[in-house]
Amino acid sequence: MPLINIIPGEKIPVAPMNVRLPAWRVPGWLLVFWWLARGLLRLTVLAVRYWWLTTPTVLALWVRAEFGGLVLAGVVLVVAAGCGAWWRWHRSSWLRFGWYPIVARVRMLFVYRRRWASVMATCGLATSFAGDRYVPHLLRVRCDRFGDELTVRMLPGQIPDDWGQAAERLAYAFRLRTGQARSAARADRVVLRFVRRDPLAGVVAPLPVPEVPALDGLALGVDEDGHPYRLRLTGSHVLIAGATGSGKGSVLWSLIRSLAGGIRSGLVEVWAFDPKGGMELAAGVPLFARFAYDDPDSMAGVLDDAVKRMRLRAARLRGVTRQHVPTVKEPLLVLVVDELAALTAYITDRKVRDRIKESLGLLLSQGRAVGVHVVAALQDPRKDVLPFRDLFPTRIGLRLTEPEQVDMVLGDSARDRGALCDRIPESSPGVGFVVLDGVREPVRVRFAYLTDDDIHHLGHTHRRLDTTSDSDEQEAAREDQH
Ligand SMILES: Nc1ncnc2c1ncn2[C@@H]1O[C@H](COP(=O)(O)OP(=O)(O)OP(=O)(O)O)[C@@H](O)[C@H]1O
Repeated sequence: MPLINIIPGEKIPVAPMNVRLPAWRVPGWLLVFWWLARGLLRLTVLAVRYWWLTTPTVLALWVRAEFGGLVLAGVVLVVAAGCGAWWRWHRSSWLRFGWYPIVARVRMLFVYRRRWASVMATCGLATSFAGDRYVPHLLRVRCDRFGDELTVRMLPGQIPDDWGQAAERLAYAFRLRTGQARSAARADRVVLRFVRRDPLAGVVAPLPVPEVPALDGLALGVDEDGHPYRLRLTGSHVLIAGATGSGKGSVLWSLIRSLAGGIRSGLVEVWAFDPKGGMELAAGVPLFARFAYDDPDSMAGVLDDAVKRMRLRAARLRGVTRQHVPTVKEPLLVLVVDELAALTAYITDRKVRDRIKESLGLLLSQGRAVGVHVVAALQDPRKDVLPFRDLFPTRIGLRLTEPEQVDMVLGDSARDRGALCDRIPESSPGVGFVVLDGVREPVRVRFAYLTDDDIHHLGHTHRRLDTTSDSDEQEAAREDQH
């Protein structure tokens, strides 16, 4: 018998009442039976969930067992021929109802489900509560030619912006490059879009010129679904920002082209300002009613004229209508400015600069309802131009050099909502994000590209027909001056 007993640990105080629990002895066969039953249930659930995989497998095994391998090969051939015939006969329905649903299921299983929990944890979208881990639930995957769309049930406390911030990280985690998040119809869900192949990789040829410009939807390029992208000019001004070589010219020219039918018929007047010496816009001179490019003073004068016309028109329309409808006598006036900062920031003469700023402010704040619109390109989104930003209901961000510039130009949180202008590669000029006032999600677009020849040709075919007789308004403005 030992002399001293050393017992590690703390002494358990003696309780006033001691209860002895009965010890259950579970027999081994019951445990095995329990495990087997549980495993079987899980297998059944999996077999039902992945019916699209298990049903053909079971059928194939049954055909082989009943009729032999040759019959099975024949059945496979018939099914393959049926799919081939469907593809040839009606490709779009085959892709929509046959091919992409299969691709979506395979990708859901082998790409997304396989890594879901770990990716959620590493991207900071999983959480733990009271010792348990919670992961957002992947509900559905849809595939199309260019990407995958995932519908996810968020965890309580998450909002679509959280997913927007993580979207790019998620895309890379699933071995893709671009990701965007947008809100879904139901408040507890978010839709993620990952791009597998850039639908906007190819150059977009100039779009057809309509006889009468559709001011509610000018076709300027294509969106990610391959549909023509239509921009509403009625009631709006357009700001286009992009680094040098990002394709600002292609947006301006696509817009002028979409208006060309109206320019020829006299429904639209374009006044062009090219403060960088006329390099960008000079090729389209026959299309413009006014073209100012040389000294700041003359540009300020043309802007003053625009303000005068706007005021006369406003006085005439006051109490008659709330939205101007363009006519040949009173055409839509579109002021196209190639470099806004050159008008508002770089001019050294302070008086002229202030005059220009004042006119621009008036045109931007009062022009929309009376059919006077400003379309301005901007290379350098600096503070000097910022006061004007909010007066542009339509903002287009092409490639920008720094992430901070995105929100500076497009508005707060635009980058979190998916406008990754700083990630647009230099090899994709003309690609940009369109942000509209009151619309949450930016739209990614590639604008049509007009070569110099296209512009010359446009100037030739759609030049202003009657350049000698001025509109009634011009005459009135002149009388007003005298
Ligand atoms: N929509 C487009 N599609 C394809 N290529 C384009 C497109 N837009 C522009 N490019 C190409 O990119 C080049 C630069 O375009 P552009 O001069 O319009 O850019 P920018 O933003 O106006 O530059 P800068 O500020 O220097 O004038 C063009 O010469 C053309 O080759």
